[in-house]
Amino acid sequence: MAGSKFAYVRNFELPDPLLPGTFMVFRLDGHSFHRFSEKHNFAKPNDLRALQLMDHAAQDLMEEYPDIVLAFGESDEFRQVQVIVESRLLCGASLELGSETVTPFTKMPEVLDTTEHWRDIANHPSSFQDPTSPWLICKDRVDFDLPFHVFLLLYPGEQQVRDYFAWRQADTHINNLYNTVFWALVQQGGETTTQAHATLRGTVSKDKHEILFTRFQVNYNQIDERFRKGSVLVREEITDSVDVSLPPSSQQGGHTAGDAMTEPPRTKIAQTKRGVKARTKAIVLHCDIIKDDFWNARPGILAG
Ligand SMILES: Nc1nc2c(ncn2[C@@H]2O[C@H](COP(=O)(O)OP(=O)(O)OP(=O)(O)O)[C@@H](O)[C@H]2O)c(=O)[nH]1
Ligand SMILES: [Mg+2]
Repeated sequence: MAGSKFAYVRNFELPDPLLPGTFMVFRLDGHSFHRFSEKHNFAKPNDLRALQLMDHAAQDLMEEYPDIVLAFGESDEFRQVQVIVESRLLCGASLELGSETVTPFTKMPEVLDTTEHWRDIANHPSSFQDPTSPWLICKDRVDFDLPFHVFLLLYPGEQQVRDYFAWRQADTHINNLYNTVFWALVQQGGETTTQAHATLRGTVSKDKHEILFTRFQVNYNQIDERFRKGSVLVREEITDSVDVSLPPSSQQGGHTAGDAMTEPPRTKIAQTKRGVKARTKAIVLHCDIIKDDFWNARPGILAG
């Protein structure tokens, strides 16, 4: 076979390595999410439960993949950075990695059904009132039918990564401001969607703030930061004063069902030189990542 006249086609199997020392960004974006949100009657412009669900899935993902150092989510998308210290991955392998990464998102119903996150959200009274609620559907394990686009991007330096996330957060702000005014015009102002688009045509940010304030008594700057800034996930170390000289069963055993609610099952545990138990946990923030403060407070976040 090797010497056959067909063997030349193997020359097309070129290696396509991911560059070592680069930042790998996974971009996950719900496919045709507008249909999904219509079908399941999502609150407009922002469905809090949907956003919480995305945060939980991203958190689970960060617990599972320690290489992910930062994630940013808004609407139907999440972007996550992994630092590639050394890479021998070929294109096929990286794509495979991409689909592995998307798994927790595509398996949201199971994620919710099997962890305390489901209970958190299900405890929200409105979860059970609406028979078309996606969370109710999740719980019954009806086909969730929510595919994601997965993109893989490589950035050579920290500045590009910072700019990339700044771009996403600026976009979150622009979209959310537009959507907030748009749905206020429709839901409270009685305009049709066509009229609302026409009202907003040619307006700048200041005009939109003004419409919200004068017509609907809404101060945009007081709207939940989650909606204005998106979700930022970072890893944070939590240190307990548990003595590591205790046998493992004494340290981790004895948890009650109640403990499981407060301690995520996949939290990374490491022993420090100080003899205390150090854990890292992915936490969700709704803060500015465009200005320097976020980065100054976390020096080395992109160092892996
Ligand atoms: N009502 C409501 N809709 C949402 C919410 N989050 C996302 N969406 C919808 O999801 C869409 C996400 O934008 P896109 O990713 O550009 O649209 P898409 O339909 O997923 O299209 P593709 O990504 O190109 O497949 C928004 O335009 C909204 O229609 C939400 O919290 N509430
Ligand atoms: Mg989408």
